Amino acid sequence: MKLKAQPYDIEVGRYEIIVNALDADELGIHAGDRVQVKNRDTITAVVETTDAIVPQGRLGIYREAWEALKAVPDEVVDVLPASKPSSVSSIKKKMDRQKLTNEELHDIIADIVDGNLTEVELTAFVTASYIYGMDADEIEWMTRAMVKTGDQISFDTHPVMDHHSIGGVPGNKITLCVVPIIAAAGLLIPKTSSRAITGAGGSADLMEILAPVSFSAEDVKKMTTKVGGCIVWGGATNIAPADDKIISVEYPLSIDPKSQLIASVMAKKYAVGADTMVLDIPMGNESKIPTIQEARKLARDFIDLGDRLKMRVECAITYGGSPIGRTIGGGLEVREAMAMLEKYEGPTSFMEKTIAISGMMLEMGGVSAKGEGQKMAAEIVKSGKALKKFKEIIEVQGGDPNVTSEQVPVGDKVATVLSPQDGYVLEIYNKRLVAVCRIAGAPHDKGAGILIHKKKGEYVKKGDGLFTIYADKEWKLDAAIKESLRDPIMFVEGMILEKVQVV
Ligand SMILES: O=P(O)(O)OC[C@H]1O[C@H](OP(=O)(O)O)[C@H](O)[C@@H]1O
Ligand SMILES: Nc1ccnc(=O)[nH]1
Repeated sequence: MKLKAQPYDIEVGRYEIIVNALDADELGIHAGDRVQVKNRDTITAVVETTDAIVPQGRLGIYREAWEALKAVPDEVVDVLPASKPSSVSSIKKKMDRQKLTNEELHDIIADIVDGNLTEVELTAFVTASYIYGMDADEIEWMTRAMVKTGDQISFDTHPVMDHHSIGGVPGNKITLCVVPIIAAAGLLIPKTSSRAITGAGGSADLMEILAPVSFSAEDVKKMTTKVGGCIVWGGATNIAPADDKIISVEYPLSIDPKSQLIASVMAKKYAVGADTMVLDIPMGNESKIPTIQEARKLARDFIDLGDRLKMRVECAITYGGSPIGRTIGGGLEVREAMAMLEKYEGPTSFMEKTIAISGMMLEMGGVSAKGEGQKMAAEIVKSGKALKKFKEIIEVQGGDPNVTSEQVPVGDKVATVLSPQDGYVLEIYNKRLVAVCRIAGAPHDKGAGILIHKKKGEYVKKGDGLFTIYADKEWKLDAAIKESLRDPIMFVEGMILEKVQVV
């Protein structure tokens, strides 16, 4: 069918066109189908249909497709129905609970990277993986495909260290301290992080408050060679580029299927040439891994995949039942992390975890004797070497190395929620805490988050502050307060959670 081209200068992340419903009927196509669009070039594009926006006889063409066709307004193009990519059948195969082959997984990942799948198809893949899982072969193939479809770097010096958390525990800002500790010990650590997935701020979101985090793979290599380490956003590097696209559909659903989680982490590590890593598995109620049995199983899965990729992996199963430290979200977390490097002080949960994981890495990296790693890590912080290294990392990434923890901005709209009675804090609900932070603006608004005044087991008096919500915008603060009152974040002994009464 011949239609007149009309540009829609909107970026949609894939080749996409919009066609009037009457023309779509005649072509026998529906929204989500594919068509071939031909002028001097030919592309395959995803179809959107409309009753009104595009009149009959015309073809709306979004930015990416417009640029690929080098089209001019009103030129006549040929539109023909086309079949869906074969990876859509492979996704259906996973929905039918079947094992995928190496080639099928490679094609799915390549189509994700090239923008050949619609959001519905990508979501179906992630959801099917969430429900039915993948075996060790599938996870290895998917990891390798994620590596192959992006850039890779390697270093001349070894070991190349890495650390990663599977996430799922609020306030887990330890990366900001672990990386400088390891680099200050003379080891290489090219750290790529993702942004928040199920939480209120991923390490990439936090580091971005201090310095840019979007770099090419080559930049990651240069910066690491120069100062020993960096903390960058994996999504910008073209390192495992499928990862961020997969995360884009996981984030709204707040899910992180185990197969994708393992591949997401390991592909990023493998692609930067890391050969020695410690994986943090926060375990506990309301975290990604609720039981010790599941945590051990996941640890084995990571170690096995490490073996297949010839990487040395050790796992730390950590307590994820309550937030790490007292801050959740953006600037608040950065302040807590920097204060630890500046003064070697902070909440025990945060200090101990940072030092323990750093200690494991120093021992694995061969710069500390067995059993001495933690002492060495603490020494590196106390002596100011970790802070100095962190400033070098901030500087090499283009941030201001002179910034201090107190200068890091936090939201100026604040509200403190008070305890309704005397008693001990018996529970902090991680998911509600994250939900309130997100409503307050995190991770987008860097000043948004929560400062916890009383943690699990601490005694409060009626009227004492339980936690303070920070926001950059008044209306977001109001919404966050409402949410925190509707569905309490903390449970103080003797509190009534809900009254169910006959009226
Ligand atoms: O949002 P949730 O799912 O909690 O976790 C995601 C976070 O966990 C990992 O942390 P790190 O980079 O190892 O510090 C990721 O990179 C990301 O920053
Ligand atoms: N799915 C993921 C969880 C944690 N970190 C990641 O990079 N990816």
